[in-house]
Amino acid sequence: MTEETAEPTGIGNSGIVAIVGRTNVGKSTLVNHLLGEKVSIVSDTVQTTRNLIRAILTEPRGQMVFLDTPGVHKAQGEMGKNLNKAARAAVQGVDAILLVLDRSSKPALEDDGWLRRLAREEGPCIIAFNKSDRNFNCSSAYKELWNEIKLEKESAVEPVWTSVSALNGDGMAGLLDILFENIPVGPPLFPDDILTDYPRKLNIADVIREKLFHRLHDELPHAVAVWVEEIVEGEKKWSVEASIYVERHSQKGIVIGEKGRLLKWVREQAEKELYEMYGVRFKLTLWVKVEKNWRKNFWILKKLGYA
Ligand SMILES: Nc1nc2c(ncn2[C@@H]2O[C@H](COP(=O)(O)OP(=O)(O)OP(=O)(O)O)[C@@H](O)[C@H]2O)c(=O)[nH]1
Repeated sequence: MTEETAEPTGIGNSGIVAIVGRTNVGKSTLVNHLLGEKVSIVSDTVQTTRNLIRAILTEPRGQMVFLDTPGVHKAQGEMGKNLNKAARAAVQGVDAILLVLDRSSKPALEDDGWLRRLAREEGPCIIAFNKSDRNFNCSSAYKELWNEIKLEKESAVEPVWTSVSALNGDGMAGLLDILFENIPVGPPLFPDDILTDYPRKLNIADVIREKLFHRLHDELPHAVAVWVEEIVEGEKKWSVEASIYVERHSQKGIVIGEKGRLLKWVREQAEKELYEMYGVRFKLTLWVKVEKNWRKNFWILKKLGYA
């Protein structure tokens, strides 16, 4: 076949979808489920996702680029404000917005804020009630709230509503169909074999941070940041040096744990997961460093990608 007669290939529906919503509603779990792989970190701690993550799903019918945004949360200090700004900015210029709501809990102020934002949108909006596997169902309270906002804002937009469980997969295939129907026809934006353009250093740091979050309780996770200093890619093993920042000496002791047990657990779990992700063995060296008030330090926030 000559170039002139070749059928155009790779044209399907292609577009960018911003996944937004209050913290802890399950946005990252949803992206990971749609992609079938772990792209975004998940935990019970609010604002686990600290950077904007692009996850790319390529199928014969097209390509969807998801922006997994940090959950909008009552701003907590400099970092919280930056995360909220990043989430709100993410919806500009996208092809569709997917608002995730937690069906099992009543509408909160942040949900009200997102519904108001959607009422101003002209493009396609999809609302997914997540956690449909739970018994408690508050979907009618959200719909009532939407109807009030719609009247007040004189909005003409009517979102597509659907229910899913990102945890057990219920309704997820239907959600994907809705999303593909709502993005424009066009060529793929990324090569078809990549899953994320998220930098490797940030991804490795996120895996370490996720393991730490599993073991730290209360407010401490917010005081912890991980930065990968160096990756040496050997043939059989990748050696990674990473710093774990805390704000106080007492927190350093907690992160290290009795006889170094907590840090050892984090290292072993992260090495295991990174092996599964990259198909190569990892040797992690973790340094816990006290950096007073790093959450207010612009340069550190910038280095971590939060500013
Ligand atoms: N029962 C149930 N739990 C879920 C579901 N989806 C997510 N979760 C849980 O909800 C918690 C928060 O999930 P995440 O995916 O981290 O939430 P997020 O919205 O990305 O949170 P942020 O990163 O803080 O914005 C985790 O404990 C998940 O396992 C679901 O469909 N059903």
